This record gives sequence, C-alpha cells and structure tokens, in this order.
Amino acid sequence: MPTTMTEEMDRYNTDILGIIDYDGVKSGAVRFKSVPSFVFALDFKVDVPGYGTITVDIAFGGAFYAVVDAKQYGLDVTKSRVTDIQKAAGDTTDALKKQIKLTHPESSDLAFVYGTIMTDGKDMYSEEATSNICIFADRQIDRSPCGSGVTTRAAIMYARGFLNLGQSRQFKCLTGTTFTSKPIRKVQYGPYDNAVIVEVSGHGYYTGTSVYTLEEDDVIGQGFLLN
Ligand SMILES: O=C(O)[C@H]1NCC[C@@H]1O
Repeated sequence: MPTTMTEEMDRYNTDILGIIDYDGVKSGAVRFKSVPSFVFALDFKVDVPGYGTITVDIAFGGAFYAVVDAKQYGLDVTKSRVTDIQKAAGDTTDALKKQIKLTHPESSDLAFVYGTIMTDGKDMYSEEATSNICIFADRQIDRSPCGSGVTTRAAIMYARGFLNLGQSRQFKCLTGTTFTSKPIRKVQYGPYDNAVIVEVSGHGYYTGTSVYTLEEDDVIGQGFLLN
C-alpha cells in the first residue's frame, strides 16, 4: 500500500488529493496536498493607520496572506482579546490592499490579500507548535489554524530556511485545534523557483450525508446571472 502523499498521488494519477482515514466506524486523520505555494514578499513594510509601520511577509498558499508577529502591535495571539487581534489584522489587510499590488502566475482573480495571519513569531523550527490566528475575508476569525494559512506559513518557513522538505511543523489556534504542515516537494511555478507543494493534516469528523436533486422544471435551480 502507498504510504506517502506522493505515492498516493501517483497511484491515483492526480495532482489534487485529499485523504481521510476511516476504519469503517470512525473517521480519523485528514490530509490534503496544496496548490503550488510561494513567497511574494518578505519583510514588506506597510503603514497601518493607528499602528504605525508594520513588517509583514506576504505569501500564497491557496490564497494570499500577510503573516505577521502579533508583538508588533503589542498583542499576544494566546492571551490578547480576539477582537483586538481581529481589528489589527483586518486593518493590516485593508492597508495592504492599498499599498501593494499582487500578481499570481495563473489566476489574476486570486491576486489580492485575502487575510492577515497573526502569529506568536515562533517561525524558527521547533517541535513545539506555533500559534496563529487567521483573520480572513470580511474580518472573519478562523476557528482552526487555517489550512491555506498553515500552507502559507510553511512556504515562508521553507523560503527562510526554517523548514526543510519532508519536515513537519505543528500549528495551533485559540480553539486548541492543531494542524500539521509539511513542504513535500519543491516546484517551479511561474517565476517562482522556490515554490513548494505542502501537505496539511488535521482531524476530520463525519457530520452527515446530503442528497441533492434538480427537478426538470426547476429553471432557477439551473443557475442564473443578474447584472
Ligand atoms: O482553512 C482555510 O483555508 C479557510 N478557512 C479560513 C480561510 C480559508 O477560507
């Protein structure tokens, strides 16, 4: 039986793969392989009104995120009020949208800052988990360490030489949920020769089954476009 994600991908002849362990009774570990992930800018200075000049890394791990040590705002991701972290991160995303133009090698519609990930600054390798909180879209707070977020963090750690191919790092968030993120393959992606495919794993739970139907005369159900 295949034992690594790469072997599984070869087995199914696919580039996209999510795997859920299931013993016939109970679900278990869940893992997926990311899209090509890459660093767009390291140590980018952004002027965030009310906070001053903040230094962020910007990278893509399925979406573009700014990754920043919460200490720059006088905050602590394990102790500060979540609303304070949400405001600082949201204001940073808003400021970046005005102060940097992003590009993506394949999809221009992905070329925007989707969120800001506040971290404990523990980027250098450790067997201990590093904590982060991801504030994304319209200032939503992720209840998990964020799949695309820990992909992004792994791409940055790889680029900085803090994480090697095949080396796992643990990420946790306020709810206590932990994800593992591991760069598994270096790839060339557009102009990025240091892009990586990242494997993210966590734990999944079965929540239910739905069956959807489209009746023949359901015209709206077929989709519509308002403009
Ligand atoms: O885990 C993820 O990647 C998603 N959760 C919040 C941000 C992304 O949409």
